[in-house]
Amino acid sequence: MSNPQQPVLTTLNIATRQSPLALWQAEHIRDRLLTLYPDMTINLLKIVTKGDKILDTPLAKIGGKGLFVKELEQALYDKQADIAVHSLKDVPMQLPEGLTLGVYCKRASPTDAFVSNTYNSIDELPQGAVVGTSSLRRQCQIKAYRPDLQIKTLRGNVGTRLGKLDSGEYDAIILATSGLQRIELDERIRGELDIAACLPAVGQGALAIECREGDEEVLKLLAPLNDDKARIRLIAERALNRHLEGGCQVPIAAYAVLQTAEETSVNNDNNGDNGNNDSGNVLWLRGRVGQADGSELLKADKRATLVGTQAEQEAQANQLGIDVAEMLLADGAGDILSAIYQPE
Ligand SMILES: NCc1[nH]cc(CCC(=O)O)c1CC(=O)O
Repeated sequence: MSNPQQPVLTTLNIATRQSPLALWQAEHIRDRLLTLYPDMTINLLKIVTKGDKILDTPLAKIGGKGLFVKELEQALYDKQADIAVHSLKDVPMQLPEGLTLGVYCKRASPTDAFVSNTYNSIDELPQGAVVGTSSLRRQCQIKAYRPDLQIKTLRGNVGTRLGKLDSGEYDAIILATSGLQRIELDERIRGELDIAACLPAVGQGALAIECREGDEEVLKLLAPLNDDKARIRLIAERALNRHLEGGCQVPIAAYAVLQTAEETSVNNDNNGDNGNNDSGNVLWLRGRVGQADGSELLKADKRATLVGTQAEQEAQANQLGIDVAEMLLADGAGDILSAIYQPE
């Protein structure tokens, strides 16, 4: 309940991780808010998360969801912070009680980037070359495409990973295009993986802002940063992942685009948002689940024509995510995923 006697918000505290990418993201949101509200005081509360501390273990093995967000969420509960800025990709599908994603920002590039000091693309890699990634999603799709390649674990923040490439431990590494672009390391990108060859992670390339549910003052303040079209696409992808009971460290890929009716007949791979407000009414969602060794890669996709208000279209997007997840489950995704969750 907002109390008319209360002063309007003059200070906002943003919880963020401390990696250069996380700081860029938090500063980006701070700067956008300052453009809208020049008189506001906005502080960054820098927090170290469990995922930042455990650097020697593949994430899928550490277990537990929300490794990169839990401590930030605690700061929201404690009211040390009013909002937390996240890469949506790192945000668990089920939010803890009392917290909400108040904003889905307009999406940057969703693709994965091929980074190497020697080769220009996966196709150029010699037989048996070593590729660095700890993402099971990247691993299963790369192995399905090129079974001869060796996948070697690669953890740490983006700078650490590039350092390991430069020290010669890998022939190439795979990173999110958007992450490299944000911290101005895009000159390291030798090429972007084709979306159809390596379908992105749920939410890849999008920033999201988490805040307390019912914190109307903060929600109102944030509203201009929200992108309705991105929101519809991201809700579909997250619903797919949620229905598969996946987190962000699983071999699940999902990518949704809004198309015009004409585009649906030619099946083209655009950047996902045709930018036209009236006609992008068909939501196309693709999903994949794979075995880490690439021996099996399940694929499913479906389109839905969205109608009605934004809230109604979001509900339809959510249902599309569930439908595509059901298609994957019918093909055996449940067995693949439960094997991943089994401790060794
Ligand atoms: N897993 C860590 C992480 N979380 C978000 C990004 C990149 C930015 C994004 O996807 O929005 C990255 C790095 C990467 O995957 O290369």
